[in-house]
Amino acid sequence: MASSTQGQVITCKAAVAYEANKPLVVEDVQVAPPQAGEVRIKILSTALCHTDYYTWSGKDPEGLFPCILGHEAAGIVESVGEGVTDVQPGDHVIPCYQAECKNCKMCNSGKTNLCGKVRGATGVGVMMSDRKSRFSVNGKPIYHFMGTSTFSQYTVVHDVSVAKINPQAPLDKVCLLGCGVSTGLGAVWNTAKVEAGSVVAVFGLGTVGLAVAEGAKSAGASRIIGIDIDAKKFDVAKNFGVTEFVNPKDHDKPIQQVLVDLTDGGVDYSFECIGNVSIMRAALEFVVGVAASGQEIATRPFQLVTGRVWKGTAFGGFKSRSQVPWLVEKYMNKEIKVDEYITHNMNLTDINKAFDLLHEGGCLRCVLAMEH
Ligand SMILES: NC(=O)C1=CN([C@@H]2O[C@H](COP(=O)(O)OP(=O)(O)OC[C@H]3O[C@@H](n4cnc5c(N)ncnc54)[C@H](O)[C@@H]3O)[C@@H](O)[C@H]2O)C=CC1
Ligand SMILES: N[C@@H](CCC(=O)N[C@@H](CSC=O)C(=O)NCC(=O)O)C(=O)O
Ligand SMILES: [Zn+2]
Ligand SMILES: [Zn+2]
Repeated sequence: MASSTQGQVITCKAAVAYEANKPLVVEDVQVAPPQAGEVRIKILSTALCHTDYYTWSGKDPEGLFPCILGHEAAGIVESVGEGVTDVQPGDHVIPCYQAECKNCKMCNSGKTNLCGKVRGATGVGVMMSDRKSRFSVNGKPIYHFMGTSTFSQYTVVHDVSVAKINPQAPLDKVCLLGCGVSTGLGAVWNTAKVEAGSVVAVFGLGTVGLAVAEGAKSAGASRIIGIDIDAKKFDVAKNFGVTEFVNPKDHDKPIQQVLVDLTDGGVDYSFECIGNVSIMRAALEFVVGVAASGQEIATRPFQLVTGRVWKGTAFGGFKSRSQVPWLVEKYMNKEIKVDEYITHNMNLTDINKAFDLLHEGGCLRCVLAMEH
C-alpha cells in the first residue's frame, strides 16, 4: 500500500557528522524520494559499531564529511523507486552495507560475498543513478555512508542493499544482524571454516570477537582462548563460549609466545577482532578487524612458507540479501544469540553519549530507538 509520504521529500531527524572527532549534530534533514532502483526505509532501531567510530575518528580513507553514519539497523520500507520488485512498502528489512545484486561478476563467481554493482557509489557517499546524495540540510548535500546511513529516521539505499526479513522479528534486536554478530559468526563458519576439536584464539572480546567465540563453540572448538586488555570483558565472555582468558597486560612476553606456551605450540585458528595491525601480525592466520588508513601489516615469509594463512573477511563472508533473512530465522529459533550483545538502549538524541560508551568496557552494543 502506498504511504502518504511517497514521492515527497521527508524532513526528519538525523545525526549529522560535520567533521571528524566533533560531536554529531541531531537535527532536521531532508530525505529525497527514492529514484529508480532505490528504497526509502523508515529506520526503527540502529546500533553503533566500532567501524562507525573508525570513520568518525577521521582515520578511514573513505570517510567523507559531512555525512550520516550508521550501518547496523532495521526498519520498514516507506516507499520504493521505479523498477524495485523485491521489496514493497511495509516490508520489514535490514539495510546491508555489503550489497548482493545476484547478477554481477563477483556475485556469480561463487568465490566471494563482495558485490561490485554499487560499491563505486557507496564508497564515495552517493547513489549510483545520478552520483548524488538523497540527504540535505537546507539545500546542502550530506554524504551517505557505507550505502546505509542508518543514523537517520529515514534513509535511502540501493535495492541490492536491502534484506527482507520475517515481520515477526523484533527490529530492536535483529538490527545487530546488520553487522557485528553476523561478521563474527560468518568469520568462523564461512571464512575460516573452523572444524570440531580446533583450538581457537580470539583477540578482542567486543561484539565481533564474542560472536566469533559463539560461532567457534557451535562449530565444536575444543578450546576458545579470549585475549583482551579489558578484564571486564572476561566474565561476560564465558557466556559466549570462551573457555580461557589472557590479558596481555599480565605478561612481559610477547602475546604470541604466551599463546604458544599455553597451547603446546600454537592454536589452529586465531581471529583478530580489534583493528590493530600489530595484533594482526600476532594473530597471523586470520583478520577481522578494520585497521586505520596508512597502516600496513608485515611478517616474515617463513610464517607463510610453513603453511600459515592470513585471511580477511567482510561481513563474515555472508551473502547479504540471501543470508541475513536466514540469520534472522536462526535467531527466532533461538539457535544464535542476539539479545545478549545488547548492553545499552538509548534514544537517537543521545547518540554522542552512545559513542562515548563504545570506549567503556561494559558496552558491547548500544541500540538507539529512532524516536518517530
Ligand atoms: N570485517 C568486517 O566485516 C567487520 C569488521 N569490524 C571491525 O572489527 C573490529 C571489532 O569491532 P567491535 O567488536 O565492534 O569493536 P569493540 O570496540 O566493541 O571491541 C574491540 C575489543 O578489543 C579490545 N582491545 C583493544 N585493544 C586491544 C589489544 N591491544 N589487545 C587485546 N584486546 C584489545 C577492546 O578492549 C574491546 O573489547 C573493529 O576493528 C571493527 O571496525 C566490525 C564489523 C565488521
Ligand atoms: N573504508 C575502510 C574499510 C572499511 C571496511 O573494511 N569495511 C568492512 C566492513 S566493516 C563493518 O563494520 C567491509 O566489509 N569492507 C568491504 C567493503 O566492500 O567495504 C577503509 O577504506 O579502510
Ligand atoms: Zn560494523
Ligand atoms: Zn553483485
